[in-house]
Amino acid sequence: MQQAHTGARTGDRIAFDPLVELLTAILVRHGANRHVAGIIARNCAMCERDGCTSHGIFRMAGYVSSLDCGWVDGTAVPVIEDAAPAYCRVDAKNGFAQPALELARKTAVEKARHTGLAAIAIRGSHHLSALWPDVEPFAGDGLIAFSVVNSFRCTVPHGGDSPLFGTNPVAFAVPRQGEEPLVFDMATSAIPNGDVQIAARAGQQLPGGVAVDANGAPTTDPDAVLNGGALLTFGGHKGSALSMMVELLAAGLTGGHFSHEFDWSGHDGAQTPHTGQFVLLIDPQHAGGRPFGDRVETLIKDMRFAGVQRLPADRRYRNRRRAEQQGIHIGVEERARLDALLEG
Ligand SMILES: NC(=O)C1=CN([C@@H]2O[C@H](COP(=O)(O)OP(=O)(O)OC[C@H]3O[C@@H](n4cnc5c(N)ncnc54)[C@H](OP(=O)(O)O)[C@@H]3O)[C@@H](O)[C@H]2O)C=CC1
Ligand SMILES: O=C(O)C1=NCCCC1
Repeated sequence: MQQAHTGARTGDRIAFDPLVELLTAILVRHGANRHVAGIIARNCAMCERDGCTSHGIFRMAGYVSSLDCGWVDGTAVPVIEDAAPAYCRVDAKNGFAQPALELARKTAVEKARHTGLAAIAIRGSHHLSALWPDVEPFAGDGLIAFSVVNSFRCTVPHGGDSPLFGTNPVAFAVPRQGEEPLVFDMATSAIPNGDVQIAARAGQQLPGGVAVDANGAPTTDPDAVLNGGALLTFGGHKGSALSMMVELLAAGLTGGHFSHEFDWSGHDGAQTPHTGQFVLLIDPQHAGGRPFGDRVETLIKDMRFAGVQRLPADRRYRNRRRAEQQGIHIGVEERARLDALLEG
């Protein structure tokens, strides 16, 4: 049945649109409406296409189990509160963050173009994905975009002895002249929790210096991290300060839960963090002085001159181009997991 649905061979390459269709069908099968399912499926397929495996189809099981146990509402209708000339508040109504952001996108872009700045503050939302899909399109529209989202308690603040913060990513995107936007997107923990799960599944060790076990001792064993251990922030106190900033903006400011505040108990299978997300947009047209676009290109040229070969997002764009030509590779086991989710 799935073969007919996607037109793809098992354990082979699949084109982007049929993959989105397959992922949409899975999410609809597990209670999301078509609108929500389509947004999450597209986001998930984009991650897989760009080689962000920790947040691609690997996450489908988490979306599905969170829907199945009633933890996240796949039919939620987010509400936008047009709060101020440069501010959009969005109540995601216990739904996924991405449909809430989609709802606010047009209003926020208009506000940013009009006032030079706009903030989107989403609360009551669930985000299980990478952040770059949220910011990259704004840069495609000529805006600078910054976003943060907090997650779930699994990272020890620097100087502390127990987990409190999430893995709390920060993403930043700027438009470029005649090129894809310049984007970075990174966890403020030394590695994302997704990488720990993938290492555990593959029977691989973690790098040193990124995690502690349940006793607070350094460990490279992913199972020890997932069973009572925790991650460290990157760069000691510096990553910890950024992670704290993420908690304050994504949850403190929006009205969402801090990573340590919500409780999954009573919802076996829940995997989506119930927190908040903050997005800041800047229209560089309002900046005056030398055109920002020229300054971006100057900096990149000077970085190249200084020997830099790889910019953030280069790897993703390379993967994207390859996937556009050759399709997206899905391994046999991964495909079997998707087929099971479609049937189960
Ligand atoms: N929703 C959530 O709560 C969470 C989501 N995440 C997601 O996990 C994903 C992975 O995070 P993380 O592992 O920290 O990201 P990485 O450390 O892999 O990469 C961070 C950034 O640095 C760039 N980069 C990596 N290596 C180089 C290099 N050698 N030279 C120049 N640039 C480089 C990457 O570009 P490129 O992409 O091209 O490699 C990327 O923009 C992110 O997308 C993040 O949003 C993480 C934590 C929580
Ligand atoms: O990889 C991570 O870390 C996370 N990703 C999705 C949300 C929870 C944390």
